[in-house]
Amino acid sequence: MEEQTQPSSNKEEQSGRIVKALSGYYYVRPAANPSGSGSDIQCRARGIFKKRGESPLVGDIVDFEETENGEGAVNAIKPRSSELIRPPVANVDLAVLVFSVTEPALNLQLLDKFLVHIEHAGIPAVLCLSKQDLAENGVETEEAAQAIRDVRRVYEPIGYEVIGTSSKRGEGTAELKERLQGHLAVFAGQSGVGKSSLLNALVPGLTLETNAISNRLGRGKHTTRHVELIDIGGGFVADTPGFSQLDFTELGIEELGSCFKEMRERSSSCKFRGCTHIHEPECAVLEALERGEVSPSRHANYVLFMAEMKEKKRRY
Ligand SMILES: Nc1nc2c(ncn2[C@@H]2O[C@H](COP(=O)(O)OP(=O)(O)OP(=O)(O)O)[C@@H](O)[C@H]2O)c(=O)[nH]1
Ligand SMILES: [Zn+2]
Repeated sequence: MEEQTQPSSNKEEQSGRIVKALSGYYYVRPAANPSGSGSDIQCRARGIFKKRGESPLVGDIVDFEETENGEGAVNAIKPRSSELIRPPVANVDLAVLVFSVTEPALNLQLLDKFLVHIEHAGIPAVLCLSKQDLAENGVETEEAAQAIRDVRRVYEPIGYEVIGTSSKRGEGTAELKERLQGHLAVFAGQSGVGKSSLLNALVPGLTLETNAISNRLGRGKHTTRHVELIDIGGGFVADTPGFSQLDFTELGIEELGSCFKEMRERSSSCKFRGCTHIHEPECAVLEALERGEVSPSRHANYVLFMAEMKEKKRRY
C-alpha cells in the first residue's frame, strides 16, 4: 500500500491518451508531451484489468508509468464520457457524418439511421456535405444542389450544424478543422463519400489512401483493422471504417423516438405517456407534422425504422 504512493524517479506516474491499440499493446501519448507519434509510449495493460473483465480502449485517458525496457504499463483508466462499440473508441465527443452531395447520391434515410445511432450514443453530431464542387459542375449538378438545400432546410432547424466541403477545392475544410478543435471526433459515412480525402485535406502530410474501389477491396473490408487516432493539431479524429454495417440490435424499440431530437423534445406534450407518434390522438409530434414543423421525411424514416425493428424482433 505504502509503496504505491512513493514512485521511484523513473517510475513516475503520468497521464496520457491511448491513440492506438495493436497486438496487445496500447500506444499512449503523454499529456505532458502531446507533440506527435514520436513521443508515444508502447504500453501493456496491467493484469488487474483482465481480472476485472475490463480493457483499455483507444481514446481512453489513462495513468501509466514507464517500465525498465523502454515500454510502459497502463495502471488506471479514467471514467469515460462515451463508449462506442463499433468502432471501439472511448470518449468520442463529436460525430462528423459525412455525406456526399452526389457520387454516391445523398441518402436521407441512411443519414437518419446514422443520426439515430449517434443520438443513442449521446454524442453531438455535425453534418458534413462533401463534394460540393460536384453540385456546380458535375454530371448531376441540379440534383446535388437540391440535395444541399434539402439537408439545410430539414436538419438545421432541428439543431444540427451543416458544413459544406470540397476536398478537391479545399473549401469548408478550414471551418471543419476549427469545429474539431479540442474534440475527439469520429468520421462516419458510407464508402466513397470522401472521408479519407477530407482527413488528408485537414492534416498536412497525411496520406490516407483515397480510392473507393481499392478501399472496398482493401482496408474497408478488414473487420479487425486496428483503430488509430489521427492528430489533426488541437484535436483527434478516429480513422475507422466502423459504422458501415449499421443495425438496430443495440437499440430498444421504445428508445427510437428519443433518438429523433425533434420528437424527444415534443414527447412530453403528447397526451399518452409512451406515445409512439404514429397513430395516437393528441400526439404533439403528429400535430407538428401536420403544421409542417416536423419534416415528413424524418417522420417517414422513423416509421420505417420502427417497422424494421419490429420485424427483426419477430425473426429472432
Ligand atoms: N469531385 C470530388 N471528388 C472527391 C472529393 N472528395 C473525394 N472525392 C473522390 O471520391 C472518391 C472516394 O473518396 P475517399 O476519400 O476514398 O472516400 P472514403 O469515404 O474515405 O471511402 P472509404 O474509405 O471507402 O470509406 C475518390 O475517388 C475521391 O477522389 C471532392 O471534394 N470532390
Ligand atoms: Zn406522440
